Amino acid sequence: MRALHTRELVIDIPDRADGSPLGLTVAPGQMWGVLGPNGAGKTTLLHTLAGLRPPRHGQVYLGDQPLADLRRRLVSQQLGLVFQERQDGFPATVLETSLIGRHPWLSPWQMESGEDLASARAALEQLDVGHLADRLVNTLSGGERQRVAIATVLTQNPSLWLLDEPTNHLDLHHQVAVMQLLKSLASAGRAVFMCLHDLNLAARWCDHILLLYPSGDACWGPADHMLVPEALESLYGQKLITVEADGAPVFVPARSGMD
Ligand SMILES: Nc1ncnc2c1ncn2[C@@H]1O[C@H](COP(=O)(O)OP(=O)(O)OP(=O)(O)O)[C@@H](O)[C@H]1O
Repeated sequence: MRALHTRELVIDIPDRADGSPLGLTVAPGQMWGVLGPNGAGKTTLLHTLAGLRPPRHGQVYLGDQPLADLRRRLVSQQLGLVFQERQDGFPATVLETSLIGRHPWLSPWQMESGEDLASARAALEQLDVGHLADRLVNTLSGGERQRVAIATVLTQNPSLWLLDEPTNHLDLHHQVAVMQLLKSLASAGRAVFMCLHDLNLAARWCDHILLLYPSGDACWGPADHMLVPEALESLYGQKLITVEADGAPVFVPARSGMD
């Protein structure tokens, strides 16, 4: 079974060569991390996988259907997005924002039920922002806002999660809590595909890794095949020191760059 796959996919980054076409298969139960330096195209890839921008070449499939052929409502029931941009201009409370996650499941003009409200509240509690339910989202701190965005997708309950740096703005404890939550969703049969800047979160939590190079080249596979110091040093142009801790490799940037 495939939650998402791509065939000969080339993302459209202006003035960049095609690089390696992506033939990814993201299966239920998997947790993918996308790693690459600034400007490598991680966000562009996520937007392309979500159908928010067209690929230069190739196709994205949700399940076995081309994403471009699916009605947006069906896509929004299956695909949850946690992206960097937030539209907080509209003065919504935290609870109203979390309830937006139920909208793909309601018919037009149908009011949210008590059950919808209960799942929105439960998601906020799970992300440790239940006490902020009545606050306006534009008054939240960066980390609180990030947790509300994740709670909104939890309320939506999609089979595939696409996340752009989900631990952005989070303190250490909440980084671990969010990664643990995503892992438990994957263990329950969801598929998780996310961009990360933190190599060590990827090493500890992800079972599959995609390395994206600024040239457009890419390689992907099981995490233990991908998280090789030489490959990561060449990806970031940064010398690394590798140690082992708590059953996972830990990569520390050396004071020097690359010789
Ligand atoms: N509309 C655009 N016009 C020109 N270049 C663009 C446009 N959108 C994105 N780019 C370029 O495409 C490249 C990839 O951008 P993207 O945001 O996908 O990178 P990223 O890997 O997510 O980077 P970061 O780690 O900094 O978030 C960048 O060099 C960016 O400047």
